[in-house]
Amino acid sequence: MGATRLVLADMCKTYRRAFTLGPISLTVTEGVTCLVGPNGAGKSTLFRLAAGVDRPTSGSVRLETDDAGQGLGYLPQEPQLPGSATCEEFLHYVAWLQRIPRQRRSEAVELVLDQVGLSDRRSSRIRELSGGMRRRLGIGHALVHGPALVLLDEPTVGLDPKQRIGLRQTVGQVSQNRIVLVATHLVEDVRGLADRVIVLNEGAVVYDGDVPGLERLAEPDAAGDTDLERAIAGLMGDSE
Ligand SMILES: Nc1ncnc2c1ncn2[C@@H]1O[C@H](COP(=O)(O)OP(=O)(O)OP(=O)(O)O)[C@@H](O)[C@H]1O
Repeated sequence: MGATRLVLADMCKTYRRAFTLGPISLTVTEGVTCLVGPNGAGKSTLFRLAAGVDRPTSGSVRLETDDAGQGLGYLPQEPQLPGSATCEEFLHYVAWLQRIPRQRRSEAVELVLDQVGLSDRRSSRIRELSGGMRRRLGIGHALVHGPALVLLDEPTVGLDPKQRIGLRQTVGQVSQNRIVLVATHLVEDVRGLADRVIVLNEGAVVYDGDVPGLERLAEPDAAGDTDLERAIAGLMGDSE
């Protein structure tokens, strides 16, 4: 897979003058970028724009990739998975939905089962899986067609600490050679996952950089358990 970039150029999205996201100009490259911000900051709006299901009011959003037809993968916050299907059956069905030719479907399913660490659970019914495995299968669902851009909405919510660690490892592995955008409220996800962090507050980008750079913004005597938490809370201003 070649170099992929998501390019936002002077992009604005306004909802009936009540809320404006932007203007934002930035380029997201391969790896994991975490999108952090309080409720209403504009994370879902940015996801919709990145996915192309919504259009900016002004400026542009472009996915540039060398690979034709790679498209998009999306893990919603509450993925609906058919409990009585096995992992393998479900992924085969997704591969069919994604119009992967019949002769390539088994190979695509094998690859994804391996990527999300479910090869040995291929014959398990989905309702028998743990919450963490189900979430990994949800990521698998987003990956079957080999998308250049993957959007994960709160992927670790509701998981126990061990499951969260497993899921972060999976996300890290699948982010090679593609852009993974993760919307999250969880500071631990940012530390464990992010190559890059974009903090949004009231529709504006208030930080864009790496985790150590964000930690350095922490006010030593501010409330919070870690520098990362103090830094993010500090960027939220009075809105929290
Ligand atoms: N279709 C819409 N029409 C009008 N306003 C909208 C629409 N979608 C979102 N908004 C408003 O835009 C703002 C940003 O919403 P958005 O859902 O992007 O925030 P968020 O950061 O994803 O929040 P959360 O963490 O709660 O999901 C909110 O004030 C919301 O009410």
